[in-house]
Amino acid sequence: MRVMAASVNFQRPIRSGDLPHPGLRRQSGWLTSRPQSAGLDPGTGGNMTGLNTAAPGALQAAAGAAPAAQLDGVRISFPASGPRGAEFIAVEGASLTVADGEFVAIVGPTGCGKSTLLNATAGLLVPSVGSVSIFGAPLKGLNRSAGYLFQAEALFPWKTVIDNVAIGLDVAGVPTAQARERAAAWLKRVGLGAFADRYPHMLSGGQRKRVGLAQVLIRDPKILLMDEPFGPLDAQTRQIMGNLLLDLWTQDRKAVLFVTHDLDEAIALADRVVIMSAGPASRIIGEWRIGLARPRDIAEVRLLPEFHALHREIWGALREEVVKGYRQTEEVA
Ligand SMILES: Nc1ncnc2c1ncn2[C@@H]1O[C@H](COP(=O)(O)OP(=O)(O)OP(=O)(O)O)[C@@H](O)[C@H]1O
Repeated sequence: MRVMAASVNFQRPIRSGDLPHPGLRRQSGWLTSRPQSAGLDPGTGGNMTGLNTAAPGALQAAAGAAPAAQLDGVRISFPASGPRGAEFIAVEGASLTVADGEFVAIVGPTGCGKSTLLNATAGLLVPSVGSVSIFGAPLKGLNRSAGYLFQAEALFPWKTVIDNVAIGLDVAGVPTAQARERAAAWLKRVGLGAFADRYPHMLSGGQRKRVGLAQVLIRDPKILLMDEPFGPLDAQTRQIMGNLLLDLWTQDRKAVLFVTHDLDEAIALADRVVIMSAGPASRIIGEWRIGLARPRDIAEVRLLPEFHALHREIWGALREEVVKGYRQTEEVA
């Protein structure tokens, strides 16, 4: 994997001697207020070089802790569809590490294998070559440490909002009263305290996404796997959901692997952005550390010159792959 060289010093290989990122401190309170100007992290001295403080991966490496997820030289292939068709290699030689508490976004052209990598991390797909480890242990079967949030909703239409959130605890054998109490608390955390007794069809798309988040997070997964979770939402609701996600993440500090085709969203949310080449046999072709100050406001952070510089640089590496990806889709169609 190529770690991109830094022309504006936004990114460089993470070194174990790096200092902690001040933005990684835990925040107190819920739905924390954000600075009016989401500039560089004040703890970095507010200059360009300040962006190079450590990602959690560096801290973890220094401490010798196992990463939350580690993919090493992974190949994922699918069987041929016709009798004479060749096996289709979706992802080849992909290596990726997500440190505990780190927010990593994967961006790439359509059909390049982003979901495939996420599914391998979830244990839903098994690599034919390479390995997947979760907190240092080889992944066998489903990744029980992970919570998975898909683009499609996974709410039961016949259950109330609170029952939808409580269901993961019910299944785990938590007594009903306790499960409902915790579900009510989670609904408050996602700003839906007053909606407990509604049914999913009585909510907006954004509200249903909030329920989905609560449904996953109530089980306290150590790793959050998110596959274009806000894809179907309008731009404003996406921003609100992005901010909610960051607020929740700041509180509980899960490892997050977030798949998106939206580079803006990836930069606004993540500690690190990883990009993939167009498929087939897609590879990870670069990664950027995102040292923008936290807490971040998804809308405001996009106005920063530092954001634009990062965007320009990453897009410069991604553009050609995106064009290739679309061309391939057209050829198949
Ligand atoms: N079950 C399957 N059988 C055969 N091919 C598959 C299967 N699942 C995915 N693929 C192929 O693997 C490649 C990667 O798919 P994947 O869904 O991971 O891409 P993606 O980057 O997430 O796409 P998008 O951004 O469009 O959601 C695609 O070419 C897809 O057609």
